[in-house]
Amino acid sequence: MAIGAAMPLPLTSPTCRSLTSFTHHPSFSPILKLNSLRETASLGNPHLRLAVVAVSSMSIKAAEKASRASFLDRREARILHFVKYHGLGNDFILVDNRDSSEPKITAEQAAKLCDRNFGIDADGVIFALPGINGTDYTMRIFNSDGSEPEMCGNGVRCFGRFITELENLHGKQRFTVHTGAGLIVPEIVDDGKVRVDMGEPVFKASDVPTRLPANKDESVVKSGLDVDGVTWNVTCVSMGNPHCVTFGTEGDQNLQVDELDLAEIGPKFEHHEVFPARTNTEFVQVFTPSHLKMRVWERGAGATLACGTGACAVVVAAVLEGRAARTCTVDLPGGPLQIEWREEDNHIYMTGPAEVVFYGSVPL
Ligand SMILES: N[C@@H](CCC[C@H](N)C(=O)O)C(=O)O
Repeated sequence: MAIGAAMPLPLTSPTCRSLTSFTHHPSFSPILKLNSLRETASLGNPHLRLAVVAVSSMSIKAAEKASRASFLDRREARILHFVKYHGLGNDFILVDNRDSSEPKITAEQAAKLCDRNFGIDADGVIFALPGINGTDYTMRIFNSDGSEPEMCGNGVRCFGRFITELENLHGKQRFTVHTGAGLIVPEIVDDGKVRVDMGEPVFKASDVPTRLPANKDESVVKSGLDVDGVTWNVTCVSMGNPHCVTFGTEGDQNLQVDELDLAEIGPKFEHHEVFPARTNTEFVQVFTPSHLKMRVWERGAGATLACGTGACAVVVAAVLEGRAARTCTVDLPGGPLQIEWREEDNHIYMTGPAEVVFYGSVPL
C-alpha cells in the first residue's frame, strides 16, 4: 500500500465498536495512528465527524516523522486537531493550546466530544496552554460532564508525554506545569513512564472541602458518613481536587472492592450534602501495608479505569489511618501506580505510564 493510502476502517470487527476502538485493533501500533482527512467516518451525529487514517507498516518509517509533525502543526480554522492519550485506561483528548491562554473549545463542546457514543469517547479534555507564574506550561481540563477540576493525575502524565511530542523532545525531560492545584512537575523517566511531583496533600476539612466535622486536628479521618442508612468510615483529602477515601463501613472494614455496585453507590457520595464541591470517591482494599487495590467513582466522569489524584489520596488516607506505609503500589482497574508520600518534603510522587491511543480531527 502506498504511503498515506487509507486502509479500510474495520468497523465490523468485534473489537471495533466505534472509531475509537478501531485504533485499538491489535494489528495497529500507535505509530500507525497517523492523520489525514482522507478517511472520514460519521459517528452518527451529523455535526461531529472524526477523521483517522492508518498507513501500511511498509511506510511507517518514511511517513512517521513528517506526518506526526505536520499533523501537530496543523492550524485549519474550525477544525480541532487532537491526540487521544490514556493513563491506565483513564482517557483524554489532548489539545495543543500553546498559542492562547483561553481553551480552544468550551466546556459544552468538551462534554460532547467526550461522549462515548456520539463523540470521541474520553474521560476528559486537556489543554496545553502557555505557562504562567514562571512555569513552562499551564494545564486545564474539562471532565466528561463539562465541569472543570483543579487537577488530574493520569492527565498530567499524558500532558508530559504530549509536550515531548509537541516540542519534539527525547529522553528524560522535566516540566513545570501550572494547574488549579498549583505547581505540578511531571518528569519523563528512563522507561518512558512519567513520574510526577504532585505537591502536598491538604487535609483541612474546609479546604478539601467537606462539611464533615474535623476529628483529628483540622482534618476528617475515619469519620462516619451516612449514605442511604449505611455508615461508611471516610477520610477526606484534597490533592487540589477533593477526595473521599473509604476502607469500608462501620461494621465491615474488609471491603471487597470488586463486589461494589459503583454506579449505584458512587453518585450518592459524589452528590452528598457534606461535599459542597462534590467529590471523587475511592473504595479501597488493603492487601499488605505496601499493596492496595482501589476502585473509583470520579466527580464529573463516573467510574473510570484509573485516577491518579485518587491513588495519591488513597495512600495518604491509608497512612493517616495507620493501614499502610508511605510507599505503595496501588492497583486500579486499568493497572498499577507507584505512589510515594515522601516524609522529607511532604510531597507525593506518582509514577505510571501514559500512552498515545490515536490522532484525530473534528470540525468545530
Ligand atoms: N482522573 C483524574 C481526576 C480527574 C478530575 C476529577 N474527575 C475531578 O473532578 O476532580 C486523575 O487521574 O487524577
